[in-house]
Amino acid sequence: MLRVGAQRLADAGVASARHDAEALLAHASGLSRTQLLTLGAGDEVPGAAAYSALVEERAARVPLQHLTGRAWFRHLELSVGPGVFVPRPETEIVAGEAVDEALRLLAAGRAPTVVDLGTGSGAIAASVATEARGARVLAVEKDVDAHAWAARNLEGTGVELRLGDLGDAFDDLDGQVDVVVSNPPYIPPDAVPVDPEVRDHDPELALYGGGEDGLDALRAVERTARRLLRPGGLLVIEHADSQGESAPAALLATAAWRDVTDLPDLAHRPRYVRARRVEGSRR
Ligand SMILES: C[S@@+](CC[C@H](N)C(=O)[O-])C[C@H]1O[C@@H](n2cnc3c(N)ncnc32)[C@H](O)[C@@H]1O
Repeated sequence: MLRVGAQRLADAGVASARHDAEALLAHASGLSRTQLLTLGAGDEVPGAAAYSALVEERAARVPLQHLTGRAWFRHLELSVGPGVFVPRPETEIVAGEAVDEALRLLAAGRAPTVVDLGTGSGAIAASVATEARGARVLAVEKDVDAHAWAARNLEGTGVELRLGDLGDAFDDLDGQVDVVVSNPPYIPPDAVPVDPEVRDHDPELALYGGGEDGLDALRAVERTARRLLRPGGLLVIEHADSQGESAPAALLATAAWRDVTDLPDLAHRPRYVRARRVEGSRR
């Protein structure tokens, strides 16, 4: 059963065919993946018909996470589905920067304020709130559908979620924020993703950053962070692996930032820029 499903997915061009077949069978049967692997040849598996239907949907390149309704991010299991960006492993390291800074400030005796701009499923905000307890965490999302997913995932975390545009968000917090973190849309207009899972299922507002270089959203994040952060406050922004020079350059175009550093993901590709707010500069 697993072998047939995995072959069907491999034939449809799914790179992680065996993994996805196991995840779908676990989802359809209600059994754990360990239980599935220890089943004998003659053992009956519950949910066989549902599994076949899910394999067909996955073969049509519906994202695995939309079929199971779940995505894992750092220590969290999040609810996801149509209308929200599926959180990616490379963003875990970006969230980790915000968590580490919040923990550092907590250890120094301050309760930090952390803001997540364009929160999507709420992955980054939920990570900071659950891993750095005592921090005040706020998040904003413009898309109504994504906001609803975030509301679901952030329930009980204490995160203050708002519906709105990251460009003018949190004007009640100007100069009072310790960390601004964001994984904004950043794909340039001429770089339409090849994978149908991304191209056809992630919301457009989550993908395309605007401007010829795809960095308009990042520049909006930079302007908001400039307004929100206290002197010395930390800014962390994810970008595409092709933007390892242009993303830091967008920060260096103003006098507002020091210690501008571009950093790689676990696959050693340029992935995010980190900087600290300079004292006094409004530009
Ligand atoms: C690449 S997704 C990242 C979502 C989530 N932070 C994550 O890392 O999984 C970008 C998110 O920013 C939201 N977004 C795009 N433009 C926005 C804007 N102007 N104001 C607020 N949110 C915006 C999108 O709807 C989407 O949820």
